[in-house]
Amino acid sequence: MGHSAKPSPHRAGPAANAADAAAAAPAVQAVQAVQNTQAFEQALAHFTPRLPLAVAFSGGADSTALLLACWRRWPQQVAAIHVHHGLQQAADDFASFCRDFCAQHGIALQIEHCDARPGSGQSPEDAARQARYAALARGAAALRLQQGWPQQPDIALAHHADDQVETLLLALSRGAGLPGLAAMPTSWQRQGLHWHRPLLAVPGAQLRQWLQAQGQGWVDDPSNTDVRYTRNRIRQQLLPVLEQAFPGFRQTFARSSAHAAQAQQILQELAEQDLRHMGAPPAIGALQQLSAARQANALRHWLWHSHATVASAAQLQELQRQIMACTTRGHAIDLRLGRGRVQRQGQHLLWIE
Ligand SMILES: Nc1ncnc2c1ncn2[C@@H]1O[C@H](COP(=O)(O)OP(=O)(O)OP(=O)(O)O)[C@@H](O)[C@H]1O
Repeated sequence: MGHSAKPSPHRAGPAANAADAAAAAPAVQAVQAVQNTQAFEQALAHFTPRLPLAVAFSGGADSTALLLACWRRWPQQVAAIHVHHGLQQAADDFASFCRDFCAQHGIALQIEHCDARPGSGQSPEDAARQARYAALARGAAALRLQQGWPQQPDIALAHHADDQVETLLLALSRGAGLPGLAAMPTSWQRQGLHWHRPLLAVPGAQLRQWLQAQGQGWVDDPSNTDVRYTRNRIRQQLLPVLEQAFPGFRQTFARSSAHAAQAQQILQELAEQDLRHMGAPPAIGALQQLSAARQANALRHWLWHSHATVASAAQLQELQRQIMACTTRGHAIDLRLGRGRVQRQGQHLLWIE
């Protein structure tokens, strides 16, 4: 959640969100409310994290719904972490909403401050995301100490189906490969922490309806409607049109992402196998034995997993051209790539930062 503008509190009650409730007749609304509750509750029923659990709580509708539902399901074993994006004054208002909500329900809350200023060449969104994830990890460690838990809590984020579609469309607009088309994973582990996104199949409007049905308010972030951000343009301008053309697009797009994620998993396993066979750094002769697509897959994997760098499509193509042309002892390879260079050293490739 960007905190650049003054947040607006969303009052509780079924009539609070006029946009979501639209102009539907009361009977239709009642049927929708039942269906919507089912969709959300189904997602929750399938959610089986290790306990204790910490919910990443921004104060927005989605994470308020997730926190409330998780706390009801596992009372005493659920806490919240709020990341205070210290730079904007509005951040205080989000934090105080979170404080009040947690005090009211007796939920332990850890507030972590973070500095989300972008480094050089980094987008503000990226900087905010990275700082937030690092702050959430610190929050989990702090909660463990504070609560005397035997292990760090798992962390749940409230990204939902609309967020997933936006991520997929952004990836398509950048010409991303399978890792991008796979969009956001439902769960992953990093540095001993288990992360979850249990709501990826639940449309955002349904989450808000569930929350309203509970009589629970939340805080709206006005920067979410700022159409200078691509994500907001997708949400406001593109999704309504998609809804008309393909009413089931959230489910079908999510299915495509799941297929892409599965295919990407296989590619990753293949690259690991190939690199085990070739040695590290990879042997040029062994690379030459692979098909062009398999060679590109192995190179991408080597560059990212060993050197945390990504080659552009043009750089990778040039590297592959040089590898295939490397047929004599004296043939040199030297190419700027990602944040460094790739050179030939004897029979192998060499990465230099
Ligand atoms: N400041 C924050 N503190 C803790 N968690 C956050 C914060 N901002 C975002 N998150 C987590 O990341 C998820 C996705 O963030 P995003 O910015 O897309 O949503 P949001 O606009 O904050 O709204 P919401 O809380 O309704 O999801 C949130 O649902 C929440 O779980």
